[in-house]
Amino acid sequence: MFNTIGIVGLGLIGGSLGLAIKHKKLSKIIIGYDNNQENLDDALNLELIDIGANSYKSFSICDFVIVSVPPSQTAHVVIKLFEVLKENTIVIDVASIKKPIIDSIKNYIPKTIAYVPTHPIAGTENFGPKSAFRQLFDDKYFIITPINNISFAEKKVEEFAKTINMKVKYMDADKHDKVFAYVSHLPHAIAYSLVNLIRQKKEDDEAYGFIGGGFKDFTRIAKSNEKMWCDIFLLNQSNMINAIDEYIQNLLILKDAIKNNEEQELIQILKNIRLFKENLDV
Ligand SMILES: NC(=O)C1=CN([C@@H]2O[C@H](COP(=O)(O)OP(=O)(O)OC[C@H]3O[C@@H](n4cnc5c(N)ncnc54)[C@H](O)[C@@H]3O)[C@@H](O)[C@H]2O)C=CC1
Ligand SMILES: O=C(O)C(=O)Cc1ccc(O)cc1
Repeated sequence: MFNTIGIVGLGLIGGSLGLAIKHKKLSKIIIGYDNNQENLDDALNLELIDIGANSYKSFSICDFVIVSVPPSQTAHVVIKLFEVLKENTIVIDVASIKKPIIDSIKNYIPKTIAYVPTHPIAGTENFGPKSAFRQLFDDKYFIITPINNISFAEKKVEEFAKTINMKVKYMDADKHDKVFAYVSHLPHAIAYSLVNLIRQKKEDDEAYGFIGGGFKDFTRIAKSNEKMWCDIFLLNQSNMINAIDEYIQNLLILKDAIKNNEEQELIQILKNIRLFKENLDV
């Protein structure tokens, strides 16, 4: 599908893409770069990529480049790549937040290069090259938030995603950021804050360490990379504030029903939620 694929940022997503690309033989060669030398060495040793680069110049031979660095670094890296890439190269980023990154990039896109913003809805709480695995993307959604029309480059990216077993959806970037504030960013904020509450409790009383499966299920994502989540929360600031406010309102409804001993109301609220969750395919 491509002659030379480049990957900048060789952690969970970049590294897993490297493995998936190799498995599907989507490129003759994969060049990788990471500004953390240990991560670059790990990526080479784990064979996530074929060749390690020591500057962006090495990417000038690529026809497809993936930027998989933390969200706050993404626009900077994409713009740097624009300076060295050859004509007709397609660049994608995979950051979890889209609109602010697109806004930082859109005025720098050369006429001869295609930039396609994307978000694979596939991940785990782990990070770094050692956490990469080839099956990460299987049967997961791959969202494309095109800058303008869906043209040749978007179609090529769609084909790429489908080849690594992903289900492609197109979405407006603003809409993406709003929706993901609720379904991904808020759950991470809630998991972090709940674990923090238990941390505070446990400081005074060891009994708060005897924790069951519900807490474990609910808080796995509180082990996620703080740098990445700090970037996402701040870049999606206004949507996050709305989502947190609405969540607090929902929690207060439960609090009031509990406080006022409203047994029937409480059962009805919980039942409605259970029925919705049972029909929700996740
Ligand atoms: N972790 C997840 O579950 C998902 C993450 N994403 C997005 O994928 C991107 C990468 O995330 P992960 O792979 O999870 O992070 P990660 O922390 O596992 O990997 C990021 C890599 O980028 C490198 N890096 C940082 N700044 C760099 C720079 N300026 N130049 C070159 N390399 C640089 C780091 O050294 C690290 O190896 C993020 O934008 C994130 O929003 C998207 C979907 C899921
Ligand atoms: O670990 C999990 O369950 C996740 O939710 C991973 C995840 C993190 C960030 C994304 O943008 C997409 C997926």
